[in-house]
Amino acid sequence: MGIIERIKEIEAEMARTQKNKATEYHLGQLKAKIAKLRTQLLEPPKGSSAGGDGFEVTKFGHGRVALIGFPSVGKSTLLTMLTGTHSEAASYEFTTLTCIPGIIHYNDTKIQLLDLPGIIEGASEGKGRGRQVIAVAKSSDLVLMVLDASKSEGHRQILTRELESVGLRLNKRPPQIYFKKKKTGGISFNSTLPLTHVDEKLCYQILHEYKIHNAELLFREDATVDDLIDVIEGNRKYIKCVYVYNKIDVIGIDDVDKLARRPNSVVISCNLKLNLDRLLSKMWEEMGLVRVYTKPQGQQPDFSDPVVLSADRGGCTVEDFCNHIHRNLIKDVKYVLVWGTSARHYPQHCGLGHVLQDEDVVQIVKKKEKEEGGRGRFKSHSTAPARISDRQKKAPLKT
Ligand SMILES: Nc1nc2c(ncn2[C@@H]2O[C@H](COP(=O)(O)OP(=O)(O)OP(=O)(O)O)[C@@H](O)[C@H]2O)c(=O)[nH]1
Ligand SMILES: [K+]
Ligand SMILES: [Mg+2]
Repeated sequence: MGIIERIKEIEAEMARTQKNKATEYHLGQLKAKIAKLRTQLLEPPKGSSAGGDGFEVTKFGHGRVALIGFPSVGKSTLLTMLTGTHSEAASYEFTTLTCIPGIIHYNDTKIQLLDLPGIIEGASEGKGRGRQVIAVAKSSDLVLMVLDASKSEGHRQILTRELESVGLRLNKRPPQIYFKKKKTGGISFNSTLPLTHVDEKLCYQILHEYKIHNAELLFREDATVDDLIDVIEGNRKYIKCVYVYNKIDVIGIDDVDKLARRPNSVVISCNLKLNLDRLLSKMWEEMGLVRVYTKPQGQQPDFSDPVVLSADRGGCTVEDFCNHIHRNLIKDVKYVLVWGTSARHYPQHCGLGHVLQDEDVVQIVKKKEKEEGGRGRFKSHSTAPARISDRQKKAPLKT
């Protein structure tokens, strides 16, 4: 029997089993069995090269966003509108057969947007080009799940399930469970709060299913069996997702209103060019990019050329900023001066661990410069960069 058939069989058994206290352990075990099989399914078949069919697009820019959705929801139309790169759009399904990259220029950053073939139910098991599409989704910093506003809400659930079954977790943070395999000593089980979804016996059983007999397990939140399995599997990818309801030109205003109020959702119409600005600003918000401007001593910063940092990709500390400029810079840095929302006062002297925020201005003071600079340095530093005025003065200063 193939892996997919075995998953189906276990799913059928789970569906037959009544959920109650007595069956809880058994159901937990079945969930772990499915998770193990799904992980097996993700391993590339022997002899095949990963990617290699036009899907491997080189990463470019400060972040990557993938368009995921059913066929003909308007993904290609949207790519063309937002990036100017033409991607064939038509009324028939599966118009797009490969991955087509475009670039969005936004807030002086470049964001790579990827158009992809439509996916359907069963994609995660290899239907259509589902597996390749999902692999691209996994490599991105944000998923835009494009939905047809006039179609059933079920599509969103189907797609979420497809993505979840290959280890993607949308708009979730990793479970607060500390888990470490050990060589000896049995299982140590602890929690910092009362647990309502799992108990010690259930956790032992799940670990047993994974043939883990020595480990440290500490629950820092009231997690579920699924959370525990995610932590043990260790290969989950936590990605933000914005739900984009396209084609609102064909539905009534009341329905538009309902969709627009859903969490993490933006309603648009490519045909009428409606709300695309809102989509871009939402995308920007969710990506959490941090633009930092370098101010040479005695000069204004170049506000068109930021260093772009991200908490998810490499971090946002002064140290990350320095490493971004040059690998060897860090050893010469004495401290930095910071203007902007992360600073308590302008300019603030900050060390390497200081966390920068979007639109901060940074001046690096090098070790030898200080020796040469003497008294003069405060005078030149105190000239605040011109652009600080508007947005940053409005932003609340941290105390
Ligand atoms: N009414 C309406 N139609 C739209 C809108 N956006 C796109 N369409 C139409 O929807 C159809 C499908 O658009 P595509 O951009 O090819 O959709 P896709 O998601 O890329 O489709 P596949 O590549 O086949 O998965 C086309 O006929 C578009 O003209 C919109 O905002 N309103
Ligand atoms: K299409
Ligand atoms: Mg398309």
